[in-house]
Amino acid sequence: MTLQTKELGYYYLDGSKNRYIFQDLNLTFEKGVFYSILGKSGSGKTTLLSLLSALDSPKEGEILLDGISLKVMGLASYRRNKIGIVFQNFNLIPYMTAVENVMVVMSVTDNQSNVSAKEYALNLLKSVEIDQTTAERLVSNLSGGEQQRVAIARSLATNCDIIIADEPTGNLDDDTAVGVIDIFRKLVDEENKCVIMVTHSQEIATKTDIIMYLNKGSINILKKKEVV
Ligand SMILES: Nc1ncnc2c1ncn2[C@@H]1O[C@H](COP(=O)(O)OP(=O)(O)OP(=O)(O)O)[C@@H](O)[C@H]1O
Repeated sequence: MTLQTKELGYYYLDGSKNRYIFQDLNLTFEKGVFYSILGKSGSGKTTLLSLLSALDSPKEGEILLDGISLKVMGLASYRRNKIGIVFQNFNLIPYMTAVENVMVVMSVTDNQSNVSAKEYALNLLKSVEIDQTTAERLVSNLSGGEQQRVAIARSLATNCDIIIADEPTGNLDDDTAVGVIDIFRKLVDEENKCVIMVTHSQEIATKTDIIMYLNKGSINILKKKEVV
């Protein structure tokens, strides 16, 4: 799996002028690598993630998954089958249990499994250290760290290679944040996932393999791991 941006550009209309957030970004994301995106407030981190998650379309250039443009693949199909998204505010459905939250995504993805949807969801929850008793509780009664782990399990329901996370530890205390990052680390190292995470924390970024600094429309890349 290779996700690439080709001469990616995005601007917002500012009065009658286009105000560029970034231009000519050529980035590559691979399986088995944990990426963090850092940058000052307003540098365009969320804009970049919204393009990578096909919640918005590029103004210039394109995004390719294994050489196929997302436009050709279809943005909805890409979102439903190729990526999982984790948000800062968890965005779980509060009146449903943890396992039901995961099953909701399973009902719209093309991911087929031999076991029942519930069993599949429980296994995903177990992989993020949510046991069955906790899985049967309403998510509104779970702690922030537990809710974010449920959200990660939900992002895995599509059986995707890519997890896109926007400030996933932003609402968590330091210890809980480390627990969530450890889960991403395990998914990268043991399950060969690609995690692309925006964070404000330099310290959290040091736990990732490749740090991308977004600054004034361009990106500086710091590799901590040789990527083949
Ligand atoms: N819908 C919009 N219309 C016009 N300008 C926008 C819009 N959305 C974002 N912007 C501007 O684009 C720039 C980049 O925003 P973005 O949210 O991507 O930054 P960010 O790096 O994620 O910031 P933060 O760390 O504060 O979340 C900001 O200057 C923002 O004000």
